[in-house]
Amino acid sequence: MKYKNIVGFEHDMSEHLGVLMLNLGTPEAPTPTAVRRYLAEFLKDPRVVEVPRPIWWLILHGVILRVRPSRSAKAYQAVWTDKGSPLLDVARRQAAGLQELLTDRLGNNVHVELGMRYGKPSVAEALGRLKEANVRRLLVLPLYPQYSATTTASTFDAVTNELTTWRWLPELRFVNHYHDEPGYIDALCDSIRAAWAEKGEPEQLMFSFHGIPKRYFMAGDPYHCHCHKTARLVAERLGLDDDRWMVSFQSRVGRDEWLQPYTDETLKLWGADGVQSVHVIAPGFSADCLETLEEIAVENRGYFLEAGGKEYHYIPCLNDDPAHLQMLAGLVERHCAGWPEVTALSKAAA
Ligand SMILES: C=CC1=C(C)c2cc3[nH]c(cc4nc(cc5[nH]c(cc1n2)c(C)c5CCC(=O)O)C(CCC(=O)O)=C4C)c(C)c3C=C
Ligand SMILES: [Fe+2]
Ligand SMILES: [Fe+2]
Repeated sequence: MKYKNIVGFEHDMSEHLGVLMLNLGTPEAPTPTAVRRYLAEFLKDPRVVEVPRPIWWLILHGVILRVRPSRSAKAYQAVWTDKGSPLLDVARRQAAGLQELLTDRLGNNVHVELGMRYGKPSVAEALGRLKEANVRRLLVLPLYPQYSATTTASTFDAVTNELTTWRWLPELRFVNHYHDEPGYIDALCDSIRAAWAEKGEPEQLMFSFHGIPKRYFMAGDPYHCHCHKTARLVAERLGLDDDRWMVSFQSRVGRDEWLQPYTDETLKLWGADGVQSVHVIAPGFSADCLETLEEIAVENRGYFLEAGGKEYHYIPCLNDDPAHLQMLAGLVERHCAGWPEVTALSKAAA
């Protein structure tokens, strides 16, 4: 429907609810050049690296962007498929699946878009498409279950930065975290039970989360607490004794101390201490990516087995698992409570 104002300007009046699904992003190709471009954008983000700029700029351009791209490109080559980067492939399927579920539940005026914090499709592109769809209400949905300033807040920065160029702002809501959401905990438990039905129960279950520098935690980032709560809720629901599971942190970069214990060192210790079988799950990643498919499923498996461990199994991320998408759809509905697209439906259902 079009509406013409007093000076003859036509507005499209068919309003939409927009859901902007966001994740970290990934290089466009597994080549040193593409990885360098990606890392440059990523590592210049002041939410990610809190080092005073002139010093950091020298380290980044003088050392890191000369050394890391070719090393990381090799790792990316190991996980790349004919559909490209696993993270982007999964994210597209998640967005399509969520769109389908929300259309079923809320009708045709809900519009899901996918944006990546670094790389493509960019946050600006995704917001541009939502603007074209005449989105008047916007839910920002970063797919980070545990809040961290390095991820969640950085994503929010990117969204609000782009919105500074909009004349007519949408109403705005923002999913801050969902680390203790019952549907998320249930979906994780189901994925663990499925692994155990197939492989048998391991001696140890490791919950490996991406790390952050310890000083960010000491400065008040709640990420560490969110990770521990997720793991505790899952362990409780599975009825696991405290000596059968552990939280650890992976993927550290640089020489600073990061959150401990470290995943790689713990697996080496366990292997040497006679732990026979380990399952590793990475609940902080909503989609499989370099850090799970290469670092956990390949590199860390090697450490455990070389140290003397016998059985090692990586339990995949929730990806586009129906239970995961149902949980996300529920999260969207709850965060959009009171908005007309959701209210009309609740009234119809009542
Ligand atoms: C240097 C600081 C980094 C912080 C802090 C950090 C936090 C953080 N990252 C994720 C999720 C992902 N990180 C991924 C890759 C990745 N992370 C860093 C650095 C930091 N991350 C780098 C340099 C890289 C690139 C790969 C490499 O060169 O090692 C990914 C995978 C991306 C992919 O393309 O598959 C994810 C996902 C979280 C959740 C987090 C803090 C909570
Ligand atoms: Fe990271
Ligand atoms: Fe890594």
